Amino acid sequence: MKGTVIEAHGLGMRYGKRRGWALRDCSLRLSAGRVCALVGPNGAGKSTLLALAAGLLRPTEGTIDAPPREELAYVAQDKPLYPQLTVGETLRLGRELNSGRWDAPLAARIVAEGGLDTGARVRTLSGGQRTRVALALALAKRPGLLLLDEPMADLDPLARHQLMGTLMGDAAEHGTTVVMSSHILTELEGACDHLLLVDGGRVRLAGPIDDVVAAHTVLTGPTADAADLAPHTVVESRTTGRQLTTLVRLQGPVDKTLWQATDPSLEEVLLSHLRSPQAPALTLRPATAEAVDA
Ligand SMILES: Nc1ncnc2c1ncn2[C@@H]1O[C@H](COP(=O)(O)OP(=O)(O)OP(=O)(O)O)[C@@H](O)[C@H]1O
Repeated sequence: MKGTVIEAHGLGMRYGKRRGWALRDCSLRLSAGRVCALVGPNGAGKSTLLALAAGLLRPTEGTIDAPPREELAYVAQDKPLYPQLTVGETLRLGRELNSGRWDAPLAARIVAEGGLDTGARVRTLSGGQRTRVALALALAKRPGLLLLDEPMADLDPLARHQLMGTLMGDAAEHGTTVVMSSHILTELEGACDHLLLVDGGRVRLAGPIDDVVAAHTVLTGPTADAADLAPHTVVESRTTGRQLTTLVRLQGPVDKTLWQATDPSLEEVLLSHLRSPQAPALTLRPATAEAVDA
């Protein structure tokens, strides 16, 4: 896995024989140092994928290779901590469980920046304050891979901005690979360089964010000329009167006399794919940016 931190082939997970697939046919590769946004609607399979990468779940089928437990940190959606411990005791436990790699000044800084009293018991903290303690534990472990399941969901905007800054600065400085799920696209857009869109347990889009967005074009033109789009991969089309607006992956030149082409935003690309579950998936490999429409 040289240079590759997570690699999955045909990964599938079902939580019981009578249940449907939470994740299916999932193949992906994430290179070292990438900061990956994991997006998708509720129930898409994001938490399942993160728990599989963390080694907390065993796949029903396929394989996933990720670093061993001591080299990764996983902050689950519910941020489990020991409620009866104080913040100081929690950090001490972190140091004892991670001897040799624990960054005590970093943990202390993250906690202090939130104005937390180290003598306060975890059970008396607010949801956002617990998140801060959980992130302090995860970062101070100095993991090679950081798996974060909706880490910022219960933080106020200022705390979110400040902790994202700490997180991203620290990850860049240490070359940490990060996979972060979130429903807040604006939060991810500035911070992440890689995208994984999961929907219905399947990977819909994967690759460097800039390349994934650049692979798409918005075309606006006369509805009557829709047949002209046949060679291209149409993700979503909408008609307003006689005008058609469509998000496509171009497979060659377009007739510029008929179609006006503009660049979509990341949000437009994601929303179009979510509204069109039948649209072909796209995986872009970073080295070649070679498109593989599936
Ligand atoms: N412990 C479990 N037992 C049974 N089914 C589960 C379990 N955890 C998840 N599932 C099911 O697996 C599917 C994927 O759930 P998952 O939690 O991975 O989605 P998600 O993308 O993280 O959703 P959200 O954005 O709401 O957190 C859902 O259909 C869910 O009901």
